[in-house]
Amino acid sequence: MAVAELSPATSFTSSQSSYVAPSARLSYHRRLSFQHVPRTVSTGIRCSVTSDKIQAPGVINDGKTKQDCYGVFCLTYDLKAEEKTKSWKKMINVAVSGAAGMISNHLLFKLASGEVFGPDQPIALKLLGSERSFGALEGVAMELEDSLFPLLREVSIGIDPYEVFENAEWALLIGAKPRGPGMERAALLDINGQIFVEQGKALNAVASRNVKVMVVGNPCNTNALICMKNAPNIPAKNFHALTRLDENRAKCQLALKAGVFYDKVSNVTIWGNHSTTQVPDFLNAKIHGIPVPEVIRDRKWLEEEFTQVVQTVSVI
Ligand SMILES: NC(=O)C1=CN([C@@H]2O[C@H](COP(=O)(O)OP(=O)(O)OC[C@H]3O[C@@H](n4cnc5c(N)ncnc54)[C@H](O)[C@@H]3O)[C@@H](O)[C@H]2O)C=CC1
Ligand SMILES: O=C([O-])CC(=O)C(=O)O
Repeated sequence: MAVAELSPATSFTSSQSSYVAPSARLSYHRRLSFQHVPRTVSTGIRCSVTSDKIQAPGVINDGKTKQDCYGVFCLTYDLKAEEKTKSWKKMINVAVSGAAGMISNHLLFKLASGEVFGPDQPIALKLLGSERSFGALEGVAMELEDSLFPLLREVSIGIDPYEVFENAEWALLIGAKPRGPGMERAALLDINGQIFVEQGKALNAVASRNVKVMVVGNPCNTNALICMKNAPNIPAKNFHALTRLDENRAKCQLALKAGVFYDKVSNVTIWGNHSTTQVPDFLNAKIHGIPVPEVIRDRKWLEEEFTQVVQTVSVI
């Protein structure tokens, strides 16, 4: 197996590379894809270099051991470099589930670039995948390695939430099955609810006591509640569901109807669940600072079509 764990005394000089040749990477990938990964066994990847490729100890080594890291991220960041960038904050641990999926494919690179937590916030990414997506997850870790983001200090990957969520200060829970054609989000409850029972328990057991949890996997409000109920040691106020999508959709519909750009629409609230039972609030919404019912005089459209479109848009 093309996995090597660096001993604490082993490190690289900055001019040495931990990359395997593309052909070696591909065959490694293939082996991983066909390899059976038992759920109960740790699948954290330690390093992408084979032991015979490890070079002599480099100049930088603070004596720390890093477990379950990926590739170049097995090597310890030189803390002396912080002296040059004193404004950088203390590193935070950010766990992301569904890390090999569509949403993460965009989000992870925003996280690593500093767009989410700020240009002075170093981060460690702890990526949770499913057994099925594990080969793709390794590909994601390779892409992150290739990108050399200055703020990205550690990457680890795995399929066991009890390992991946350890000491997580943020948990962005995206991993779940998405809707198929014609499906409502509620139909995913049976399939996805169980994921959030398990992940809530794992967060409760191993994450930072003040971990902030953002649930994206649908039905996200219900899943956030399930997760929260299974994590009694974490403050309830730390659990959130991502429903900004509905607010944005409501703003777009009001903007289109009024013939204005969406930046002129404000004060939009969505009541209820991220589902067809939600109530997009046009009564308190404003366009150019004026209450929407005074700008859009078509009450029937507001009460019927607008609400229905926001509730069901993208159900195909
Ligand atoms: N709240 C919101 O505004 C939105 C929510 N969603 C929801 O987000 C979820 C993810 O969407 P996509 O990234 O497009 O789907 P995707 O299918 O591309 O990716 C989901 C990934 O999660 C993985 N996964 C499944 N079960 C897992 C588990 N137990 N632990 C860790 N990983 C697991 C899958 O293997 C897959 O790689 C879906 O539930 C979707 O409905 C999507 C868009 C907006
Ligand atoms: O359901 C999904 O996959 C994404 C979502 O939340 C929506 O489109 O409303």
